[in-house]
Amino acid sequence: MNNETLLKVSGLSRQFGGLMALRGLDFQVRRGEIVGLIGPNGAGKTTAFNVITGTIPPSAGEVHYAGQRISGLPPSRVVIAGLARTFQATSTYPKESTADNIYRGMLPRIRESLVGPVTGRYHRDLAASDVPAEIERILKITDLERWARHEAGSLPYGLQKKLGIAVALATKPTMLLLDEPAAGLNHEECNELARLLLRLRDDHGLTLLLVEHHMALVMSLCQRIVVLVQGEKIAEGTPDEIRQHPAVIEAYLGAPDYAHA
Ligand SMILES: Nc1ncnc2c1ncn2[C@@H]1O[C@H](COP(=O)(O)OP(=O)(O)OP(=O)(O)O)[C@@H](O)[C@H]1O
Repeated sequence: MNNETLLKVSGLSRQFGGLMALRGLDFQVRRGEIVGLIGPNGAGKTTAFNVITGTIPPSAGEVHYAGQRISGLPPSRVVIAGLARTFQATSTYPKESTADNIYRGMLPRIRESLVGPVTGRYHRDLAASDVPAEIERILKITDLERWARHEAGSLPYGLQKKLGIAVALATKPTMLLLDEPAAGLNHEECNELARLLLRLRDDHGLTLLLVEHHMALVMSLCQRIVVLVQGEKIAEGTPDEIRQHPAVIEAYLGAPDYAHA
């Protein structure tokens, strides 16, 4: 990890009618960090992801990525800037194979792709002849090689979630936003996920921002944690600082998975 700020979220707010889902959120993620974004249900975590990735516009505030202002850009441009995300629910094409789903994630990178006009907007770093090797590379990173030809919808749930990560990786991001990657996973799948995320950071240089309710995972993986309650940041710090933070303890009082983390 170095000290370069990769993601800078400044005064980010989002209103839905009368509800302030995010209120002036400020935080930064440095290159090479794994940062957790936690908070009780309805705290605004997914809204924060949606605004950062351009799925919905902010009501106020800005997001900068690698020095570039990305707030206001559509999701396709945010991905090109290097920021990819995964979704809470599995979001792959169930009738297509694992490899074809990965290929879809890769499409905007392919030079002289027949899909859409060549506008020069994309970083077309892949020649069509290099696509099979790139799919193999992603399958290998995510340990999905033996599932390459299986229909995505036929994979066990844990592998479908992993495929969601593989599709995001196919865009060649420098940062990955993961929305509840451990939800629905059993103990062994969860350990495997933790190993994958550490490999992504250590061997592939990725920076990770993680929304997750699985506190043991968050506490063991993240260098820093940002805590949201009702749209507002109530604390930020190392796992040890967060565990002992009075406002966090109060917000989570009675939440059994936090108490046992
Ligand atoms: N499109 C929307 N329209 C209206 N209200 C919304 C919309 N999206 C989110 N909200 C509201 O904003 C608040 C924050 O929701 P959000 O999904 O961001 O929370 P969260 O922290 O991700 O919760 P969870 O942990 O349950 O996923 C909630 O009160 C939610 O009902």
